[in-house]
Amino acid sequence: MCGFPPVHQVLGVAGRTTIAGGFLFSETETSDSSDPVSKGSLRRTMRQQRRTLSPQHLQQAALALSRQILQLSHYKKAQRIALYWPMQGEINPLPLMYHRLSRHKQFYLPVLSGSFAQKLRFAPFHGESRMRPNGFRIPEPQVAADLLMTPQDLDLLILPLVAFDTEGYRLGMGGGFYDRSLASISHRQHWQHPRLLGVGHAFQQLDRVPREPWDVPLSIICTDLACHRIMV
Ligand SMILES: Nc1nc2c(c(=O)[nH]1)N(C=O)[C@@H](CNc1ccc(C(=O)N[C@@H](CCC(=O)O)C(=O)O)cc1)CN2
Ligand SMILES: Nc1ncnc2c1ncn2[C@@H]1O[C@H](COP(=O)(O)OP(=O)(O)OP(=O)(O)O)[C@@H](O)[C@H]1O
Repeated sequence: MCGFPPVHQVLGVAGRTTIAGGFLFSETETSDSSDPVSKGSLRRTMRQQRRTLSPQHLQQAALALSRQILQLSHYKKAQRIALYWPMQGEINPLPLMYHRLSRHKQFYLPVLSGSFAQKLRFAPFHGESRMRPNGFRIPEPQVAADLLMTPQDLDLLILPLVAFDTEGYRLGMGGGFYDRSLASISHRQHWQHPRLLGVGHAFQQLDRVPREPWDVPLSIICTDLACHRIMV
């Protein structure tokens, strides 16, 4: 496993939750749709808040998130599902892999190494995968190039959120990786593959996230408290 904590440690066990979130933002930070300074400061504030969550809170939130997602028909139907390796207080989606409903599903993690034009590819991932750090020091599976999937190959793509709103707009880490990777399929009508499920802590919900022309809206958002289907 190349010095990374084993998956069961990343997963952790249920603990007592001590923080519920609830964070205030000024009008200018939430309503300005194009000012990059505003978007940047919003991202910093939300990331900072996320980093303060205790390990116990993160464990509890991870299990609560799994319970929400396991009820979704899109999850039950999906065979090929992309997760992500959580970092810096991101809500942890990995416990999903160990539920009995997931027994016949194939999971993937995003990889930057070996991807093209700053677009994500997705590598098969299981508890025994050999891992290596990417340029952001996020562990990714080390697999042959011919095993890498594009987003279109997947049924469900679970994305980490820095912030989100109930219309399906999201703020990510700011690399544009997910938006670039989805750009070529976002214009399609009757878009079925992959479904986009954004996940985050409940406190990451804002009234309105700044929007950009390239943003690809999510179809569902789940937090530790609830799932929201986005109406289009
Ligand atoms: N867990 C996880 N994996 C993911 C993403 C993510 O948001 N979360 N990504 C979603 O796109 C992609 C990676 N995108 C990323 C973009 C920026 C940074 C980041 O930490 N930037 C630091 C600078 C780090 C450095 O240069 O060393 C920063 O902005 O402070 C990390 C990942 C693919 N994998
Ligand atoms: N479809 C695209 N084509 C070209 N560049 C893009 C595209 N989507 C995003 N980008 C670039 O990525 C940069 C970051 O985009 P944005 O601020 O929306 O990131 P983000 O959605 O928070 O990050 P991520 O998608 O990695 O979670 C933008 O400045 C833009 O230049």
